Amino acid sequence: MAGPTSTALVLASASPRRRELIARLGVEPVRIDPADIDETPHDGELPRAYVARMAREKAAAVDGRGAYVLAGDTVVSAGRRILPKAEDEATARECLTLLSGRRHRVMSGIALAAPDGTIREKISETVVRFKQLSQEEIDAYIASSEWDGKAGGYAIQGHAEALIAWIQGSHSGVVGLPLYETRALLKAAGFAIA
Ligand SMILES: Cc1cn([C@H]2C[C@H](O)[C@@H](COP(=O)(O)OP(=O)(O)OP(=O)(O)O)O2)c(=O)[nH]c1=O
Repeated sequence: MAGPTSTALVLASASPRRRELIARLGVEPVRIDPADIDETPHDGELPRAYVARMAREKAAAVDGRGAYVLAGDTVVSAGRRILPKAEDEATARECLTLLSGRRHRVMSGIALAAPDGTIREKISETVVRFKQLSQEEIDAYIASSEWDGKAGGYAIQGHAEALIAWIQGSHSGVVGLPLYETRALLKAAGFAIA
């Protein structure tokens, strides 16, 4: 799709990580316009379906005014359970205790609304395993505050990576915007990108 709007992108996200990651694709959003939507999971909704729906709803909620709109959503899941976004110490501690020594999944949904209103989406899935965490390690991580506002109570882009024994999938997807999938989505939708 050619035209004057084909390189203009609105980032529908309040996340500074998503802004940094999109910059690595050489894309500078014309506007940052976080979507304000209800993020409550439906009864029995599985993590994959949930992140796809969240990304789609965020992209649809923002008026691109002729530009593309990109949105994302990241969840950490253990089994069928979606872990909360840690907003306090007790929640972060519960998440780390649950994640200690076992594999979990991080799913990042991304959705792109084209200027014609068409919405495309992709999901990135990464498996992560923390080492068995001692009480001292959990205490030290809690003291760092790096868990604040993060899905599943940790941020791989900080000290937590030193506690992660193994990862399979997309590092940028865990941080919040899977670069491989994002580039592919932009290209498929006709956005001018290298
Ligand atoms: C697991 C993990 C999550 N996170 C972050 C990414 C997301 O910002 C956050 C998950 O919350 P999201 O709801 O995906 O995003 P957000 O509320 O921060 O921003 P917006 O909805 O406006 O786009 O957790 C990390 O930064 N590092 C990690 O390792």
